[in-house]
Amino acid sequence: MINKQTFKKNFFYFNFFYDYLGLRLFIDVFLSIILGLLDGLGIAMFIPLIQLSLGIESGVEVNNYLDRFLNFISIELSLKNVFFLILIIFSLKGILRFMEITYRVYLQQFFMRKLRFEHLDLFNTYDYQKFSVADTGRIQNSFTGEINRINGAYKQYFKSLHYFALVVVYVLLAIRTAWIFSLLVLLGGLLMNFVFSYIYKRTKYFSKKYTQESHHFQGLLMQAINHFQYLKATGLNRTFGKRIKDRVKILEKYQKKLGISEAILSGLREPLIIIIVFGAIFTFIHFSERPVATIMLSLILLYRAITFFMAMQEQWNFFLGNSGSISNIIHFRKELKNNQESSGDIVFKSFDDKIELKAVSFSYEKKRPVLKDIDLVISKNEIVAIVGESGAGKTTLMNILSGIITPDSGRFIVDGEPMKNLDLISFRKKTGYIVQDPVIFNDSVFNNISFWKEKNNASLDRFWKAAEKAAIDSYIKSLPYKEETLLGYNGINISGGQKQRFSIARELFKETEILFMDEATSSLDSETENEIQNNLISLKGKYTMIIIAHRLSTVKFADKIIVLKDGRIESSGTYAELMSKSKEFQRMVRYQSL
Ligand SMILES: Nc1ncnc2c1ncn2[C@@H]1O[C@H](COP(=O)(O)OP(=O)(O)OP(=O)(O)O)[C@@H](O)[C@H]1O
Repeated sequence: MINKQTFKKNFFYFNFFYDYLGLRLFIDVFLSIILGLLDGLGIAMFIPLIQLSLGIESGVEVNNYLDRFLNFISIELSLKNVFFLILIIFSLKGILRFMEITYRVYLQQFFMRKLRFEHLDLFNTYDYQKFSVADTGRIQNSFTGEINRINGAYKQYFKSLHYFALVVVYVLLAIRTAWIFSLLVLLGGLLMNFVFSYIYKRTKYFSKKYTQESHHFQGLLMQAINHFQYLKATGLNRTFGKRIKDRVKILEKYQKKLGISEAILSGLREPLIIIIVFGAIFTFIHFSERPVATIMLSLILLYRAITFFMAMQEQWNFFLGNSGSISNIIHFRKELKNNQESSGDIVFKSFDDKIELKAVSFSYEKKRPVLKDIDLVISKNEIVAIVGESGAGKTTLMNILSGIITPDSGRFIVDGEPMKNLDLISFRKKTGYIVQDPVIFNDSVFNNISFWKEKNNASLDRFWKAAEKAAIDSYIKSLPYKEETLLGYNGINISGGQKQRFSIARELFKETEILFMDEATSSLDSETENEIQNNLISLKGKYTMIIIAHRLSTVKFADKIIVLKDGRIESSGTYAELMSKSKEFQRMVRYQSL
C-alpha cells in the first residue's frame, strides 16, 4: 500500500542514488520507458497481423490506429507491411536494449567508484581521536560486505525502476484498449499489495538486523586475525572461535528469515495473479455486454504488465533485503563527515627550527585531564626521550606532537607557526612514526620500505640507503630473494628487532625530518638492543627524534629527557642533570622502569 511514509521512504532511496548519479538516473528511466513503448507497440501489432493473415475484419481499436498511422506515412495496410513494421520495431528495441544495458553497466561502475572513493577520502581525513573510540568492525564491514550489498541493492533498485516503467507503459496501453477490464485487474493488483506490504516490512527489518550482525561478525573476525598469536598460544582461540561461530549462527538466522520472505513472495505471486485475472474476466463477462474477444489485446498487454509487475516485486523485495546497507552507509558517511580532522593551509616545506608546546592541556573525558600545562621546546635534530610510569600520558603527548590529536588548550607551534594553521598532509610528509609493534605489510621487502614506489635505479638506490641507515641492509642481502622476499602477514616471519628496523627504514626512505618512535617495551635480546641503539646513535644529529623510551640505554644518549608524572612534566634535562635533580627519575632508574 502506498502511503505517505512509503513514498517518503522510496523517495529517500531515490535521493540517495540521485546524490551520486544526478540526471544520469533519468536517462536510465527514460530509456526504460521508450523500450516499454516499443515492446508494447510490437506486441499490439500481432493482433492486426493475425487478423490480416486470417482475413478477418478488425473490431479492435489498435488496428484503426495502425490503419491511420500507415496512411499517415503513406504505406498500405498489408500483411507484408505489418510484418516489416514489427521487424523494425523489434530491431529498434534490440538496439535500445543494448544501449540501456551498456549504459547501466557504466552507471553502476560510476556509482560504485564514487561511493568507494568518497568514503575512502572521508576515512583518510577521519579524526584519530574519534577513530580510537569507533567500532572498527563496523568500519571494516561498511567498506567490504556492506559496499557489496549496496552494489546488489543498486542493481535491484534500477531493475525495479525499469520494470516499473514497463508496467506503467503496458497498463496505459491496456487501459487504452479495454479500460473497464484493465481497471478491474489493477484494483486486484492493489489488493494484492496489501498482502505484500507486510512481507516487505519484514524483509526490511531483517535486512537491518543482518547489517548490524555483520558488523559484530567482522569486528570479531578482525580481532581473531590481529591477535592470532596470542589467542593461539593461550588456547583462547577456541573460546574466541566459539563466539565467532555464535555470530555466524545469528547471521544465518537473519539470512534464513530473508530467504523465507522471498520464498513466501514467490510462492504467493502466481496463484494471486491468476485469481485476480480470472476474477476480472468473470466480472467483465457478468457486467459487460461486449464479447470477450474485445478484451483479448488488453489481456495480452496486461499479461505482460503482470509479468513485469511480478519481476518488479521480486527485485523490490531483493532490494529491500539489501536496503539495510543503504541506511548503514548513510549513517556511516554522516559519522565520517561529522568527525573530520581540521587542517590549516600553510604548506610545511621543511622543519628548520623548533617545536614548542606552551601551557598545553588535554583530556579524553571531561574533568579527567591527561596532560596538564605542558611547556616544552624541541629543537631541530635533537633527540628527546619521554619517560614516565604507565598511564603518565607519554603516548598522548606524542600524539599531540605528531598532530594526530589536538590540545584542548595552550599553544602548539612549529617553526613559529601555530600547528592549526599548517597543512597536515605536508606536515606528515616530513614526519615518521614508529609504533611499539611496528607495522609490516604482507608484501615484499622493497614494497614494505619504499611503500610501493615504482622500482627503478633511483628508487632502488634510495631503498638501499634507507636500509643501510636502519642497519637492515645485510639482513636483506642474506634473504633468498633479497629485496623481493615476501614478509608474512604483519611480519610473522621476522623478529621484533627486525620489524623495528624495517619500520625505521620505511620512515627514512620517506625522507622524514622528524621521527616519532614508541620504543618497544617487549624485551629484545641484548644483541638486537645494542644494534638498535647503534642505529639510533648513528641517526643522531641528522634527524629530530622524539622517543617514548622504556630503556636506560636509549635515554642515556638523548639530548633531553622529559619526565612525565600524572600528566605534568616533573622535570627535564640530560641524563646527568636528571640524576642529580629529579627524584622521580632517580626512582625510575633505580627500578629500571622507564
Ligand atoms: N582513547 C582514550 N580514551 C580515554 N582515555 C584514554 C585514551 N587513551 C588513553 N587514555 C587515558 O589517558 C591516560 C594516559 O594514557 P597514555 O596512553 O598517554 O599513557 P602512557 O604514559 O603512554 O602509558 P603506557 O606507558 O602504559 O602506554 C591513561 O589514564 C589512559 O587510560
